[in-house]
Amino acid sequence: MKQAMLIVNPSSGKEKGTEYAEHALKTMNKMGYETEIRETKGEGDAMEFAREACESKLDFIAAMGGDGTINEAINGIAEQEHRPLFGLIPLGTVNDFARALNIPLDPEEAISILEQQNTRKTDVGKINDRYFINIVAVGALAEASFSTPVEQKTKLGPLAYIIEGVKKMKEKQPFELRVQSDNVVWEGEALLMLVALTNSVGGFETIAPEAEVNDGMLHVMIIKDIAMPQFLLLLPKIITGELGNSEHVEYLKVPVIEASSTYEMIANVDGDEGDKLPIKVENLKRHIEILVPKEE
Ligand SMILES: Nc1ncnc2c1ncn2[C@@H]1O[C@H](COP(=O)(O)OP(=O)(O)OP(=O)(O)O)[C@@H](O)[C@H]1O
Repeated sequence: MKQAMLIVNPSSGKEKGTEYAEHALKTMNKMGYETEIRETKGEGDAMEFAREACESKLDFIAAMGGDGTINEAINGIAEQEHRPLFGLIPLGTVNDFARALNIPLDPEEAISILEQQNTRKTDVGKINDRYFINIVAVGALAEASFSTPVEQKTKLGPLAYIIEGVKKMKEKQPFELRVQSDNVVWEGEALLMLVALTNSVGGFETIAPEAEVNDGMLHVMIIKDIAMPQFLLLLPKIITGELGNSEHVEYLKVPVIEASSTYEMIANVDGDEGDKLPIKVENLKRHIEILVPKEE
């Protein structure tokens, strides 16, 4: 019999993880997997469980939780030689990765997608020695989301990050930035750098509309140091998908970048605090096979 692990963060989303987990477990059994269920208790558990599942050469890993849990599971899988088929059931507030893969945000519907057994090889990002699935952001707007209160995130969802960020950006904080990729170098004062792997960032599916989950590319957008009114005028372009076309934005589509600054900048990696600059960011093309909905 095929072997699987179901990783569940019981605290994710609206705390209904355990209820949905029973449904997922039944579905996975129906799909022919003998399934072990593992509940996380805190940080690092989802990564550890996923790593164990790879080492035991299981056939399938499903993770149920918010982007934090999914990200941890991917981190556990990405560096392994044996990388099982992966499935995700979103329970978070933003669920960027599920959005990018067209996985329904309703957990029951996401569980039924697993049953379609339709797979897609998907890119995984690497920043220094950890992995990410969505975005690396550098700048005051990006650092602001570290301090977004959890209650606010739960109430407002994706909007919370933007609101917190814009509040902070009233005190404009440009930084000196150097970005290099092969023979391209960009150097200057920037307000924000976004390195997107997929098209869904902070709940908006239009930041990098061109980005595909399997294109092997980083979509790098550097917002230059501009006056606050100009910056505010850029925000609607996030919604309309035109951010990359603005004269105030440098848009690079490359597989690898190295970024450094003379300022002390901390990268925001999939919404959480990551490494300080300098960073090397790369796209590992079609690195993990994931269950996704059938295209209509
Ligand atoms: N049993 C648990 N109780 C409390 N916290 C937990 C538990 N298991 C894991 N965690 C913590 O949950 C965090 C990940 O949460 P996750 O992002 O999956 O959900 P969320 O916060 O509801 O979603 P989102 O990030 O979309 O808002 C990790 O930091 C981890 O430490």
